Amino acid sequence: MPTPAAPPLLVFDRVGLRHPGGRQALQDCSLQLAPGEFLALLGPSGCGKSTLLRLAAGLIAASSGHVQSPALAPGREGGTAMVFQSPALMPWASVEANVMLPLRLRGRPQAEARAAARAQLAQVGLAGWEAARPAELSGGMAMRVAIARALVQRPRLLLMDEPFAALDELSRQALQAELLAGWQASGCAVLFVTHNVAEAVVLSQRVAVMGRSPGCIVAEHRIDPPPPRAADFRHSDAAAAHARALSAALAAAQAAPQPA
Ligand SMILES: Nc1ncnc2c1ncn2[C@@H]1O[C@H](COP(=O)(O)OP(=O)(O)OP(=O)(O)O)[C@@H](O)[C@H]1O
Repeated sequence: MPTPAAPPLLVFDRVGLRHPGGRQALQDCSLQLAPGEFLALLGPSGCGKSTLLRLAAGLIAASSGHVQSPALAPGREGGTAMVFQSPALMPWASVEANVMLPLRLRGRPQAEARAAARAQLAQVGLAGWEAARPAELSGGMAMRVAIARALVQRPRLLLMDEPFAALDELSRQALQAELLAGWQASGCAVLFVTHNVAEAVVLSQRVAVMGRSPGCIVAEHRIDPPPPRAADFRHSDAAAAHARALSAALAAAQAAPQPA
């Protein structure tokens, strides 16, 4: 007998969002994220990607429709962690103290939090940098610390808002590979916002394309083969074909008539 599919981790059901005193940012936005899935959210500037992420995090409430994440309810093991475009580290604290922070805020004992932070820093290639201050780090290293601070929480859902947008291409590619390794080791679901078609192809299992405005999901695209993929997948014919299909979907979303 086939195994029934696991219930989704996160559901957007015809979600609308009007910012207070502002315009309608999202309308009839429907999307589901499965446990452990890596989903990229791709769309033109201003289409509402960050707004959708803030709704997923529970930082703002929908004006219409529903955002549901029963498995992430307070009190359940493993919640939501978020990584922004800026690493947002505490400049006065060591790398280790930055990564320990979410565990200490939850009351985990100092020694336990330190051990978890050290293990997570080693996983992102920063063993030996525990005592450094953020000002001593490159942009890529600072982002690794931010990712370690998110993954150390053992989240079931990791929300990422263009985390690699400010990095040079080589650093970006290295961080992408490390994120994929961290995702596969942790088993968390990732909702990853990006403008970058190639990044969406390399990282994700599925891409949701957003149109504007107001923003909504206009296309969904599965990226085959499923992970883990060969190290040179980004240069493969399959990746190029996915990138062409996504670029066409983005262009169609941009060209769609805008409501008055
Ligand atoms: N707090 C706010 N108050 C009023 N309007 C807002 C607020 N935040 C976002 N908006 C508006 O909502 C729309 C969607 O913004 P959002 O930042 O979600 O888009 P985005 O797709 O993430 O953009 P970008 O790719 O440029 O970061 C935009 O028109 C923006 O100006």
